[in-house]
Amino acid sequence: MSVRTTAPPELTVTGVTVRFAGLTALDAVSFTVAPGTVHALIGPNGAGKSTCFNVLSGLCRPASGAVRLGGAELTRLAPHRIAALGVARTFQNIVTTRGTVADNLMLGRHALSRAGFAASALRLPRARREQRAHLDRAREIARLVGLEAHFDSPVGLLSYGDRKRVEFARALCLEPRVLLLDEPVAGMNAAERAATARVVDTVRAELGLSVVLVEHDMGLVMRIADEVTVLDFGRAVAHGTPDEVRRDPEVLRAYLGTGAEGEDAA
Ligand SMILES: Nc1ncnc2c1ncn2[C@@H]1O[C@H](COP(=O)(O)OP(=O)(O)OP(=O)(O)O)[C@@H](O)[C@H]1O
Repeated sequence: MSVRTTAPPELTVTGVTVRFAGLTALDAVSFTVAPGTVHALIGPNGAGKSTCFNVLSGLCRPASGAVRLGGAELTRLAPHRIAALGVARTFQNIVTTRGTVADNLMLGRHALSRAGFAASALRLPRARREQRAHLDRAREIARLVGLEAHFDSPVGLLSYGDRKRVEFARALCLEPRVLLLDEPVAGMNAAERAATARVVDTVRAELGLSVVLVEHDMGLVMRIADEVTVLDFGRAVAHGTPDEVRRDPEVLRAYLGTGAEGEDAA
C-alpha cells in the first residue's frame, strides 16, 4: 500500500508568469512551501490565486517560470502526472453528489491501484486483497477528516460541511505529499469552519504533508498558516508569517486600496 512516511520535498515556484490575451494574471510569482508547513495564498478578488493553483495542479501552463517538487519538475506536466508525483488538490465548488462516501474515496484510490482493470473484473485474489487494503486506507482517511460515521452513507444526504470534507478526503486518498486546498471553508458556518481547521491540523500532523491554501477567511488563514504569500494584480507583494503580513503596508494597500480607508480588509 502506498503510504508515504518521509517528509515531503520543498515545493518551489520560481518566476511564474501567466497571460490571458492582454492580461497578466501572474507576473513572475515566486514562493517556497517549506516541507510540512501550511502556506496560504491570499489577495483580493482577481489577484491570481486560482490561476496560481491551476498552474500548480497542471490545469494552466505558464508562459514562463518553473514549479518544482524537490528534484521533480512539475511545470507543464499533465494534471494526472502532477497528482502521481504527489500534488493533489481540492476544488472550491463541490462536484461530488453521487455514490457513498466510500465510493468517492475509492475513486481517489483508483489512481494508486496496481492490480489493473482485468484482474479486478475477474476478482482475482491479488486484486481482492488490494481492494481490501484500499478500502481500509479509505476508511482510515475518513476517520482522519471526521467522516467515519458516514463512510457508507450516500454523499447526497450529507450536510454541506461534510460534503466539503468528502472532497478533502478524496484528495487525501491520492496519498499526496502536498495538498492544495481551494477555499476549504467557503460557505461553511462557524462550527464547520472550526472543524475544518482542526482537520487541517490533524492531517498535517498525522500524514506529515505540506498544505497550500487559498482562502478568503482571514480568521482561518491567521490561525492555521505558517507562511503567507500575498498576491495583488498578479504580483507577489508580500511574504511572511501571518503576523508579519498583517502589519505589512503593501498588504494593507492591496486590500484597502489607496484612499479607501474604512473598507473591509477581508
Ligand atoms: N481563463 C481565463 N481567461 C481570461 N482571463 C482569466 C482567466 N482566468 C482568470 N482570468 C483573469 O486573471 C485574473 C486572475 O484571476 P484569478 O481567478 O486567478 O484570481 P483570484 O485571486 O483567484 O480571484 P478570486 O478571489 O475572485 O477567486 C483575473 O483578472 C481574471 O479575470
